[in-house]
Amino acid sequence: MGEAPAFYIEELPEELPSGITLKSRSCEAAIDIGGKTYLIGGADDESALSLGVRIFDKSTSQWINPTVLGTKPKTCKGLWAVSPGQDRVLIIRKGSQPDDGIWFLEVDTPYVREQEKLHGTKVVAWSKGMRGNAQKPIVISGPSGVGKGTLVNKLMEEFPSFFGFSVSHTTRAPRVMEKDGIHYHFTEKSVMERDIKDGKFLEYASVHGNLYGTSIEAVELVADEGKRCILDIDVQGARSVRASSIEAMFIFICPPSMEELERRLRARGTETEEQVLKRLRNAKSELEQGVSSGLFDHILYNDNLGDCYQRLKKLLGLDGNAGSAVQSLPLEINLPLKDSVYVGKNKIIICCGSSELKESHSLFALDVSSLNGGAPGRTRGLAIYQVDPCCEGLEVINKLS
Ligand SMILES: Nc1ncnc2c1ncn2[C@@H]1O[C@H](COP(=O)(O)OP(=O)(O)OP(=O)(O)O)[C@@H](O)[C@H]1O
Ligand SMILES: Nc1nc2c(ncn2[C@@H]2O[C@H](COP(=O)(O)O)[C@@H](O)[C@H]2O)c(=O)[nH]1
Repeated sequence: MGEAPAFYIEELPEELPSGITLKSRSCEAAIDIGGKTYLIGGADDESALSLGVRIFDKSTSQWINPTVLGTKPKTCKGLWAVSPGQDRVLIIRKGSQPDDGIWFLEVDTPYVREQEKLHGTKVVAWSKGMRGNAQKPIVISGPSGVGKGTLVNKLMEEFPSFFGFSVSHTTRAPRVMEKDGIHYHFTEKSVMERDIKDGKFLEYASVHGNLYGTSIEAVELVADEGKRCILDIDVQGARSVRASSIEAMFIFICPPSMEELERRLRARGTETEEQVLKRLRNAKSELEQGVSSGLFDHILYNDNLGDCYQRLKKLLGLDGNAGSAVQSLPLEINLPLKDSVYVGKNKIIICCGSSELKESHSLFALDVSSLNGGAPGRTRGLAIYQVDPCCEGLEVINKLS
């Protein structure tokens, strides 16, 4: 068996391959990819709360301060960096919470290249590594007052551990019983417009005179909990989600008649007369688009609420006993200071406790063969498992080397 390569990136080397000298800090990692050295963790600003990124271009001997996109990981006591490919760096944060330990810095993915064209600068983008895959979100649309919220609430009440609601942003004023962060993120127009420009929204639309939008984070947060995400959005928003890279199930809710829609909207008593009339006017074109555009996978008539709810459950495969909780297993890696990392094609083996494989106390394998998603959301599909250092671990290393 050949010696597997070990990467000790805890301490910066005094001299990088390019000949430049760097100040060594225990919370920095340096890694070479495609003629560039990425220095991660060493923010120029000492008070920075998140990990910084600087790049040394070896061909020009120039430092680059890249545009950094995505949610940045918080600073930590130390970090490890390995490169499972030429397009991204995998970072393991020392001493982090179990669900916050593994991050990816994309340096040359299609998303990064597209953003470089938009920004006209070198771009890198963070995403958090998550175990397993997200379930297909459910997009529910329909005219105002048709009963979308009522149906979604019933579903969430009956299956609280199975579904999670994507909390939208809106510039409209809260209704009496509505709470910020639960029903909506109530937002200033200027703030929302800036966030849209910064690419934080999966979709957005002007609906009945206000701005509404689904942030990428809102959908990712639900998936992080191991739940299936439900989006209650208008038809324009549904169209945008359909055009995105996200695969979802699209359901349109229809009223039994325009008269009944008006009765429900008025009976709800949440809108002024002027707003009711505006919503009813918009309902006509929404119904036309919803029923005839082929945008939706399923159309449900909400005549009798109980019957419609049963049909919705059937569509979602919930008419049996499917509503059990989805367990998201805790990740229990907390690396001690002097670990070693063995990098194979699709697996990264991390020995905790000792750099000597045979003496190590705990051995983890990260399987990166099925990664999906990525910046500016999450990188999903990461598999993490503990292996027995005496037998299975050695077998894995054998295959790698
Ligand atoms: N099948 C039904 N029969 C009678 N009333 C209903 C039915 N479904 C919902 N309602 C009532 O209609 C009103 C509007 O429902 P709901 O607020 O769920 O609509 P919505 O589609 O979410 O509207 P919006 O898009 O404006 O948020 C509520 O008062 C609700 O109780
Ligand atoms: N495109 C989006 N539409 C959204 C979003 N959140 C809600 N909505 C839709 O707006 C109307 C009005 O909602 P209301 O709470 O003011 O009655 C309704 O049709 C919702 O489905 C969103 O994030 N994006």
